[in-house]
Order: sequence, then C-alpha cells, then structure tokens
Amino acid sequence: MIFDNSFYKKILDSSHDEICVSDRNGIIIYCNRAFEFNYGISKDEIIGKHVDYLKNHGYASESPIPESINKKSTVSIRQDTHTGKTLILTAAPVFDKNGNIEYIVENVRDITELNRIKSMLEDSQREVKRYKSEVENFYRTALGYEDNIICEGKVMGSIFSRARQVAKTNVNVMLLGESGTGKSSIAKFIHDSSNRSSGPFITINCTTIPPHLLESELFGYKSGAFTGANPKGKTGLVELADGGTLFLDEIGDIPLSLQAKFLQLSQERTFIPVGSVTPKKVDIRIISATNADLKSKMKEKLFREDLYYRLNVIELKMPPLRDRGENLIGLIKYYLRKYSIEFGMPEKSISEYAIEMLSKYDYPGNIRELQNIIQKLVIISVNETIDVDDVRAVLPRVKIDHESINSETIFEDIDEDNFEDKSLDDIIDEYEKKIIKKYYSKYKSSYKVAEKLGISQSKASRLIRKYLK
Ligand SMILES: Nc1ncnc2c1ncn2[C@@H]1O[C@H](COP(=O)(O)OP(=O)(O)OP(=O)(O)O)[C@@H](O)[C@H]1O
Repeated sequence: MIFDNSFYKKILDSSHDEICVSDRNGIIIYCNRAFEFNYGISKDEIIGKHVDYLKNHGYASESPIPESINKKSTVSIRQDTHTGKTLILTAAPVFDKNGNIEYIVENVRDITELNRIKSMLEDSQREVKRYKSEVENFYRTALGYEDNIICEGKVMGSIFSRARQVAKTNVNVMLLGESGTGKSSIAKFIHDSSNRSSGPFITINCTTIPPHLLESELFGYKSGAFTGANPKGKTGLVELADGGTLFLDEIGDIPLSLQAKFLQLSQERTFIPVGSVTPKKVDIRIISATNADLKSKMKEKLFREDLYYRLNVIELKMPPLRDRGENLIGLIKYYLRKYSIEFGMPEKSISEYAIEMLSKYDYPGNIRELQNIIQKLVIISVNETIDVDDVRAVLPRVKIDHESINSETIFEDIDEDNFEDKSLDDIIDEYEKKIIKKYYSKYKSSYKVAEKLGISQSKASRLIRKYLK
C-alpha cells in the first residue's frame, strides 16, 4: 500500500486532538483541522505566523513552543482559549542529525469535557456528602442515635424524650438503675441538652474519695482551716460546678454527717467551705444517681428523707439491658460498628440468629458487659458475619430455643396406633420425616436446619432431598 501526502493529511485532519508544527523559530508551518476548531481561526490565517500570535491577539494563553525551543526539551502546559476551552499542550522538539532543532511538534488535547465531568463529579460528591449527613441526622433523631448514645426502641426512646424535656428546666433529677445501665451517660446528655451546656459538668463519686477528705474535697476549705492544708485554701468540686451541672454519682453512699450540707446545697444553692462561716452561692443543677435502694436506707435512717425529696424532683429509671428489647439490638449494632472501626477491621454484620442468642442473655453487667462481649465477638469471629457459633464461644450457656417447634407440634399428626405393622426403621423414618419437614418449612434452608438440629449441612441436605423433594 502506498501512503501519499493526501493519506497523511486525511489522517491528521481526522484526529480529534490538535496537531501543530512550528519551525525552530516558533513560526507555525502546519496545523490540522482541530486547530481551527480549538481557536476559531483558519489555517490560512495562522500558518506563517509566530506562535505568540495567538497570545498577542487574545486567542489563547501562553504556548509551550517558545519554552520548548529554549530548553530543547518537551514542555507541557495547560492553556485556556477565547472559545472557552481548556487544553493540555505538549510541545516536543524534533532534532536534525547535528542535534539542532528542526521542528517543534505540538499535540493538544481538549480537556474541557473532562473538566466538566470532573466538576460534575465534584458537585455530585458534595451532594452525596450533604445527603449522607442529612441521613445521619435523620437516623440519629428518628431512629434514636444521639451522638454516642443509642436511644433506639420504645423504652429508651421515651426515657430520652423525658430527659430532653427535663433538660430545658433547672430541676434536680435523680437517676435510678443498675450499674452500667447508662446513668452517667444520660446525666451528661441532660447537661449537654440544657442551656448550661457551655458550663462545667462535674462528677462526684462519693465512693471514690476517702471519707476523711470528702468534705474538704467537695466543699473546699478556707486558708488555715486545718493542719497540713494548703495555706491559700482550696476550691471544692461543688464550687467548680458553678454555672453548670453537678453530678452526684452513688448518692446513696454520702455519709449521714454530710447530708445536711447537701440539703442546704440542694435547697438554697449555698454551702460553707470547711473552716469558714460565710456561705458561698453557686448556680448549679444537681443530678444524682444511685444503684442502691434509697427507700430502705431512709427506713434505716441512713439517708435523710428531706434530702431525698429535694434531689428526686424528677426521677428517671434506667431499665436493665435485659428489659430493653429493640434498644439491645441498636446497641449491638452500634458497638459492632464502633469496635470494628476501633480495631481497624472491616465492619462486621451479625446474623438474625446470633442476635436472637444475644437477646437471650441477661447481662448482669448491663451495657458495660455488652461492650465486653461485642469486643470479643469482633475479635474472634473470622467471617464477615458474626453467627451463632461465635456467640456460643463467648456465651456458652445461652441457647436459642426452638420456639414453636416442640415435640407436640412436630408429632401431633403421627398415628401411633398404626405402628404395629411397621418395622422400627419405618417408624424412625416417619418421625425423621416429620422433624425435617417442620424445620425446613420454618427455616427454609438446609444450612439453618443443620444449625438448629446440630447436624452437618450435608446430612441436612440429604434428609431434605430424601423426604421433601
Ligand atoms: N444509650 C447508650 N448508648 C450507647 N452506649 C451507652 C449508652 N448508655 C451507656 N452507654 C455506655 O455504657 C457504659 C456504661 O454507662 P454508664 O457509665 O453511663 O453507666 P452507669 O449506669 O453510670 O454505670 P455505674 O452505675 O457503674 O456508674 C459506658 O461506656 C457508656 O458509654
């Protein structure tokens, strides 16, 4: 095949990318049709002119050809044209046998469309981000996710909506509930949802401060109050809570000797530091919490009744985890996600049966114990989905009962009077068939039937084929 000039000309003119050739002085000696399209200028007008003509007459920004001539090397730049295009130009020198530049060949790619697609993609990514955050907000408020707090489910939903209401007021709140049910968390939630949220949130756990230091730690002391005291005096925790919330954890353990001081604090918002006679005023809301039975402590005269009623204006009972229904499922999923992220693992999912099994456990340590269990599950499970075997490894005594499948429902229509004519194998087959039929119609997969009956999956498949197919 002979390739003559018209062949090459046709090919070059059909190229979507522009091609432009200049001599060693930057004078344009060739350009293809795409050139005309990019700059809106005819070949006749440009050929014979210096490349800077385009820049000097406002057709385009800088050309890479002069720099390529100077450097004797390939130069690429981005160029904007008066027709609104964005181009990437690469100018490459062609040398003669003496190493002198003969021509500069410039090829030009129009990236206007690419830029448009890129900016569309960026717009869409921004949109997706916005929708994602809207969905997350919706998820939080509608489904009960409050930052790190899961209030999903009817029981917890109503407790948190009461807490939100209470937060708007300044009344004292008493939180009751077993250890690990989230009393501290809801106390912080009330503080954060109140107009005191920018003020301090001070927690005092009466059991962690030695009894002989309790009064001075809580109420502070005046200079020279006692031997060994700081000569400048000390500000107590109660005063540090000024403008915010004072959270008294384990309120049932406040010694009787200090209860009068707390009564004064809760009634008048005043207190007297150790060694002083002048009361100090503080602006605080008091939230208290206890796991103890304060009513029987009152009966035994270990807790002052007047203090109890001052602190317990609104009472919120945190139910144990075993009584929370859907909230437990929300917490399981939340902690799975949290620990998967924390341990740098892909997010694990959990099977329905594993959830069922976790729901059967009674969690004496409440959420703290659940956290511990989920951490173990995330670590030990080798599959993406946590299943009953994993739960069994962590909670060996918990079993899934077979709900409505029991011997009565399985065998109700077996006619035992007809057994006389049958062999033992036939009778066993008859029972086996009933069992397989019942389980298969409930669980619909050989895998689950095998799991429920504690047999291998191949045995379950064989029995299903034998009796049902
Ligand atoms: N609604 C919730 N959603 C998610 N995590 C929670 C929730 N409530 C509590 N937690 C978590 O459970 C753990 C125990 O909660 P918290 O310390 O508030 O319980 P508590 O009742 O104050 O316990 P204790 O009586 O032992 O002081 C904490 O790690 C907390 O973050």
